[in-house]
Amino acid sequence: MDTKRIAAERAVDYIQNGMNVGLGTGSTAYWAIQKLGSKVKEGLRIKAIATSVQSEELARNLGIPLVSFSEMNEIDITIDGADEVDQELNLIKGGGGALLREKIVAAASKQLIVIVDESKLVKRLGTFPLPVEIIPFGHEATIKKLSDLGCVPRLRQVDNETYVTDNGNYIVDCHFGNIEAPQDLHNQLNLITGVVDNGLFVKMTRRVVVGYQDGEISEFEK
Ligand SMILES: O=C[C@H](O)[C@H](O)[C@H](O)COP(=O)(O)O
Repeated sequence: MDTKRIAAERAVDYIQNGMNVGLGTGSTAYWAIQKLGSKVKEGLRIKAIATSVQSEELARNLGIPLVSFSEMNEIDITIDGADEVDQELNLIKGGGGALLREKIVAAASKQLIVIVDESKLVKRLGTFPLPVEIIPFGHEATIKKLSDLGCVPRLRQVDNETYVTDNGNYIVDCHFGNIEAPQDLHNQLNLITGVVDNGLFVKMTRRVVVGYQDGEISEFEK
């Protein structure tokens, strides 16, 4: 059973004619963008804004009309994946490195709908290392400040190269273990000079759509 796909396709049912839609990033958001592409071909009229270069290219190839922030007032619904979802619908995001654009788009949206398979549901956030986007200049000093907050930080590498985000920054994956107070940690991280933003999405999610192995789908709302 493609648990990511069933959750993604269910979430697309919330998209209506005339909406401005935020397109998430990752292997789950991929299915939502595919489904939106089919619906656009069938006549659905939407305008979309993407959270990564990767999602933008996918949407363009599928014929989904893309706009920039200057061309729209507000985003009606953003559909995006997550790496962890807790019982308050707080999230860890950024496993694919897109957290900053994802947070900008989510913050500009009336509703954030998160799509996950059941493996992403957790009691408490923090088993998944928290991605933190930092400025390359002086990154060694910024990483030291991150470790002072009690985590084990790792500068993200891909194919033996330092990973660079769509915004030209680095990602540090911070292993905190249990995150007891997501809002406090979020605030502490973003106070560090050199940190651009972090993958904690606190009180931003309206609805989570979960796909299960047995083909069931459940939805949680805030
Ligand atoms: O940076 C990537 C995003 O936050 C993704 O939405 C997140 O990592 C989940 O990705 P996936 O749906 O591939 O598990």
